[in-house]
Parts: sequence; C-alpha cells; structure tokens
Amino acid sequence: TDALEAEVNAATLSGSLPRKVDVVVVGGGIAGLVTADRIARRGRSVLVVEARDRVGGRVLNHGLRTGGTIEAGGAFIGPTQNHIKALADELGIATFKEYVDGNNVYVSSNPLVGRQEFKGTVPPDPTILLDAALALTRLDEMAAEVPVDAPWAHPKAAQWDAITLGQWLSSNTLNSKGIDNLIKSWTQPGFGADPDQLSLLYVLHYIACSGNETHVGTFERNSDTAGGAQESRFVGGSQRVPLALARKLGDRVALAAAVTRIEHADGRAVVHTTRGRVAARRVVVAAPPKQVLDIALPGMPAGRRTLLSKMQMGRLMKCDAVYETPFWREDGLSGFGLADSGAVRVAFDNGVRNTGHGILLAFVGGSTWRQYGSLSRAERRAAVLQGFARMFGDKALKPIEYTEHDWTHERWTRGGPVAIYPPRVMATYGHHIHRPYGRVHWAGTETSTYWTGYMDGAVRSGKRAAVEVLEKL
Ligand SMILES: Cc1cc2nc3c(=O)[nH]c(=O)nc-3n(C[C@H](O)[C@H](O)[C@H](O)COP(=O)(O)OP(=O)(O)OC[C@H]3O[C@@H](n4cnc5c(N)ncnc54)[C@H](O)[C@@H]3O)c2cc1C
Repeated sequence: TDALEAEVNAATLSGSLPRKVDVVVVGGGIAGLVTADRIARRGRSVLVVEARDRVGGRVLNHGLRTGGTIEAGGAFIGPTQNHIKALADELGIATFKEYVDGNNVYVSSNPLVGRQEFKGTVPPDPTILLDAALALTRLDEMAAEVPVDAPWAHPKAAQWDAITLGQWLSSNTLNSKGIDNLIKSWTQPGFGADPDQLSLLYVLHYIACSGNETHVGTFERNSDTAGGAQESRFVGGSQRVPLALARKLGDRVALAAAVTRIEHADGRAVVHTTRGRVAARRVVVAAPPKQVLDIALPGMPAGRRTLLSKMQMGRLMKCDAVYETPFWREDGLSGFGLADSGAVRVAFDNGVRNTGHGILLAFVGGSTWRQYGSLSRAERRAAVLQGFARMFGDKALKPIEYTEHDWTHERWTRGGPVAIYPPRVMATYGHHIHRPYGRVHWAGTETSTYWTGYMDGAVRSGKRAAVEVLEKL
C-alpha cells in the first residue's frame, strides 16, 4: 500500500488545476472516486477535488509497527454488498473471511449472569433472551414494509419518525433496560450512537437497506459476522480500493484541494478550491453531509440545508490491541465479544494474514465514546485492555502494540461511521438527500438506498450519481 500511496500522492498533490472540465467531483472517498471513474470511462473529462492530502475518506489503512495492515475506518464487507465486492474484484483486491471459529463471549454486569460463551447473534442472557427474539423479529417485520428509496413515503413514516429506537424498545419489551443495553452493542459501532439518539424510522430504513434488490434487508444481515455485514475483509486493507481507483484516475484527482464555494455563472458551475477554481458543466458533491455545510452553496434549497443541519455525525473510534499470538483462538473463542458495560461493548478478532499475531478490535461509540473518548490515551488503553480481559482473560492485558483512531477529530469527517437521523428529520426532510439542484448532484454513502452508511452504499451512490450526470452532459 505504501508504494501505491506514494504513486497516487505524487500524481495529485501539486500542479495547477484544469480551468474547465465536464464534471467536478467534490470528495475523494469511495463514492467520489467511483463517480469519477464511471464518468472517465465514458470519455468525459472529470476532476476529483479532495480536501485531504490522501484519498479514501472514512476508509484509511493503518500500518502496524509490529507488522501487517489494519483499518482505522471502514473495513468489513458481507453478503448482498455486491457493488463493493465487484469493484474490488475488478481492481484485483482479494477478500478473506473474518475468523469465526469457536464461541462468542458475553459479559453481563449482572452477577447472576456474569460471563457466558455462546454462538449466534443473541447471548443467552435469560433476562433479555425473550425480549430480544421478539423485538428483532418485530423490527424486521416493520423494516420489510419500508421502501428503501423513500422511507418518508410509508403511511406510518411520521409516527415512526416521532420516536427513537430507545423509546420503541421501552414500550415494546418486558425488560427494556436489558435489551436497550444489548442493542447498544449494535448501534454504537453501527451508528456511533445510542438507541435514544436514533429515529425509529431511520433504524427501520437502515435494516431495510441491509440487503439488495433480491434479498430483503434484515437485522441479522446487518449485525452478523458469518452471513452478515462483518463477514469478510480486504487483503492489505480496505483503503487499497480507493487507492487503486485513484491510481487509475491519475492526475484527474487533486489532493489538498478543499472546496469552499460552488456557484452558478454563465451557464456553468464554478467550483472554488484552496488550489484554485475550476468551471464545470456538472458538479457531484460526494462529501459527508455535515461537511457540505462548510461549503458556500448559493442556491441550495433551504430544505436540504435544514436536512444537513439536523443530521448528526455519529461518534466512533476504533481501538486495536496486538498480541504475540491470537491466544483466544487456542481457548476455543472466536474473538467476538459483547459486554453491557465498560469501554469494550463489542470486540472482534481483527487478525491479518501472515504476521501470526493476534489482534483484538474494540469499537468505542455513542455514549461509550462520550465516557471514554475524552480520557487520556493511557487511561483509555487501560480501560480497553480491561474490557478485552473480561472477555478473553488476563493475557489480553499484555499487548505488544496498541493503536486507536478517533474519527471525531478528523477535520474532514468529524465523526463516524455515518451521519445519523435523530427523530423528526427523515419523514419531513429526508427526500432532499439526493435531489439535485441547478448543476449540482449528490453522492456519498448517506445518499444510497441499499447499504447506506457502508462502503457498498458509497459505491452504489457513485454509480447512481454518474448516471444522473452523464444523462445531462
Ligand atoms: C470507524 C469506522 C468504521 C466503519 N466500518 C465500516 C465497515 O466495517 N464496513 C463498511 O462498509 N463501512 C464502514 N464504515 C463506513 C464507511 O467507511 C463509509 O460508509 C464510506 O467510506 C463512505 O464513503 P463516502 O465516499 O461516501 O464518504 P467519505 O469516505 O467520507 O468521503 C468523503 C470525502 O470528501 C472529502 N471532503 C469533505 N469535505 C470536503 C471539501 N469541502 N472539499 C473537498 N473534499 C471534501 C473528505 O476528505 C473525504 O475524503 C466505517 C466508518 C468508520 C468511520
């Protein structure tokens, strides 16, 4: 990856920008790069302008000091995510299966339940088992009714959008505190938020989108490892996908070119960047929703501005500990763990090929991020290792390397994994999410239907935006 990265950067960090192109794409994440690749393939001139000095956006490789490459951001893919998979295949980037042999672990703060080993999605905690089974079935049933391309059009959209997932859980379960705690282990990594921050309609839409045109979305396909969205990872790290796309595009990607203003003048759009101005027949903005608010966009409909200002970026960091060996595997454990308290609410085996080392990954999101994100690195490291130790034993306290990445501090992302909808936003303003105005179109995972929020959604959105724009050229 390092050589690839150097090659991409060399081509695109300096030099003057073209004065005009057919299409300017704002943002060199997966969505923007896919948009540009599709436009370039049709022989149209295109320029990607990216604020950072690298491509990939929320997808970022991290080279470990002890060897191997892991991901600081988006990493996993799974069944029905056929757009990201097809793209990786085309670019010659292989995948491998996430390690799932052995038992999962659940740690309850209720001493009567304690630490349990289990298989499957729901831990055998007698205080939540029945609630979980019923609630997840009901959520799937409601989600199956939600149109992936227009959740606001469902007859109950306003009703479902008026409450949070947390409120729905509390009025539809017996032991709502128990299930709320379990569901946090899903919402904190998945949304960077807690059930009481998320509109029920939005969550139902997210579940509906966890599928494709031939497979209805389900909670399990979203939450599971085997058979779900965490099934596979990319050999060499997911950032190889945007890096390989950027290499194809060459000097049609301009790095360190933050867009500050997009205006319409003389039958053209003019894109102002920190590296100069470019005129275009069409513009595709593929920056995360909240980042769009930092760009001056005269003429952008007020409804869209309201939508973007009411959406919120999730709060998420990834913390990884590297060990000499994956000792939990020898103990018959998969490395997947859930806990109802502490810094590690959900853990994954994050091992990479060819190093022999074991790696445990913790997602620290939502209220867990609020609790642990502000600690010093040393304090957080201790809390994370303690969380791993409760799941996998005291060997977890002695890593050979520890690393973490907090996306809330990234200037051009400011959170993660995705921009979420609090109550009373989606039903009223959601339809603005990818409606073009003037010469400006929208891409980005948040504008996708299926697998919105994911790399697959980013690819899908890029393809859709390219078609939209090519029709207008
Ligand atoms: C910690 C974490 C874990 C995740 N895990 C997974 C996972 O396992 N699987 C999965 O599928 N997805 C995962 N995701 C989500 C996934 O990474 C995103 O859905 C996807 O990468 C979004 O791609 P995008 O192109 O839509 O947006 P981005 O990747 O955010 O790209 C937008 C680009 O726009 C640029 N930009 C912003 N403002 C400007 C400006 N003014 N001018 C120019 N450029 C600008 C940004 O720098 C960025 O490069 C995760 C995300 C995070 C943060």
